[in-house]
Amino acid sequence: MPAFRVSRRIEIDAGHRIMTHGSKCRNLHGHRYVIEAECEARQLHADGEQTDMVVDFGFLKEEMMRLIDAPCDHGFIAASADDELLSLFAPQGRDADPWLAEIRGKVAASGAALTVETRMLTKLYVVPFQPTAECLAKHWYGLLAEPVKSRSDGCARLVSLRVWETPNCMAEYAPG
Ligand SMILES: Nc1nc2c(c(=O)[nH]1)N=C([C@H](O)[C@H](O)COP(=O)(O)OP(=O)(O)OP(=O)(O)O)CN2
Repeated sequence: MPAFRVSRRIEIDAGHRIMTHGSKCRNLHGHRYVIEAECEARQLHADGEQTDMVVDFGFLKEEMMRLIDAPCDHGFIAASADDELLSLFAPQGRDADPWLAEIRGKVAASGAALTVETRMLTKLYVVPFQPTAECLAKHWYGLLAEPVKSRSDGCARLVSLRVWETPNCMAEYAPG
C-alpha cells in the first residue's frame, strides 16, 4: 500500500553510563544524541492548516522538544537500578535512601522521573532500563506515538524512532 513518510530530527547533549557494559561504556560519559522520528500516512490532510501534509514538521518538533529535549538535554540519563551512580547524585546533607525511594516511586508511576533536586542541582532523568540507544529509542517512541496521532488529527502514525549515539552508531525502535 503506498504511503507518505516524513521525518524530523532533533539533537540533544546528555550524559549516561551502561553499568553492565564490559568495557568503556561503564564510565560516565556523554553523547550528542541525534533523535529522528519517522511518521507515515496513507493520505495527506485534505483541509485545514496541515493541508497536503502528513504532519506539520513544526508540530513534530514541538512534541520532540517537549518530551525529549526538555527533560533530557544537558542532563544525565540514569538507570533506576544503578545504585552506585544514583548515590553520587543524592543531595548533600540528605539521607540518600528516602531520596532514592521517592525517585523510584516516580519512575514506577510514570515510566521516568526528572529531578534537579540533586547534588550540584544537576538535571537528572531516571529511567527503568539501562540507557542504551535501543532502550532510549523504545522509551521515546512510547512518549511520542500518541502526540503524533493527535497533532495530526489522526492522519499520521509514528513508524519508527532512531537514536544515534555517535555518527556511526544508531538504534531504531519500530513496533511494526
Ligand atoms: N548496541 C549497543 N551497543 C553499545 C551501546 C548501545 O547503546 N547499544 N552503547 C555503547 C556506549 O554507550 C558508547 O558510547 C558507544 O560505543 P562505541 O561504538 O564503542 O563508541 P565510539 O566512541 O567508539 O564510537 P565511534 O563513533 O565509532 O567513534 C557501546 N555499545
